[in-house]
Amino acid sequence: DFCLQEEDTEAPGTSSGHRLRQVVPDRDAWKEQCKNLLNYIFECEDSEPFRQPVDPQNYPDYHGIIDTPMDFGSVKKTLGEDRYENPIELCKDTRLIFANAKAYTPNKRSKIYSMTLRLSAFFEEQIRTIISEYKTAVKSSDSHKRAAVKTQ
Ligand SMILES: O=C(Nc1ccc(F)cc1F)N1CCN(C(=O)c2ccco2)CC1
Repeated sequence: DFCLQEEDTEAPGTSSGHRLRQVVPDRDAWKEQCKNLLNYIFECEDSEPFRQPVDPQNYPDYHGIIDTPMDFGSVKKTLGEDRYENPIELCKDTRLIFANAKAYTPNKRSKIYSMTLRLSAFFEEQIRTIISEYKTAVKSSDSHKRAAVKTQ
């Protein structure tokens, strides 16, 4: 239990000598981690067709086939505006990008669709840890809250 994570009122390294630096699970760490992941994805050439919404002028049938368009620019904007409560919500929107490409592609060997396969593999590898650490942080902050209530 992280009962030691109580904010120590004294400055660290006070007269009582060295204070142990506790590693405290940070339930907001996922935001920066996802921002960094999205920035990396934006650097990948594979993300180029998925950085902005599809222009119906170029693909007139797109919005007839795809009910909920999604792109990395929109995900980045939603994150930046603090409109995701947790990384699971961001993961759902990102998976929608890949699902839409799979639904729209005329065949599984299309160039644009094949770009999502590499991107998706990389994204899933990275988001797994972000979500796992987030769930751990939430659990420990909940248990910490329960502990605090008991003492009242
Ligand atoms: O037009 C875009 N993106 C885009 C958006 C804004 C731009 F300025 C430039 C773009 F290239 N597409 C991505 C989604 N898309 C497919 O998933 C797909 C699967 C198979 C064949 O296409 C259709 C094409």
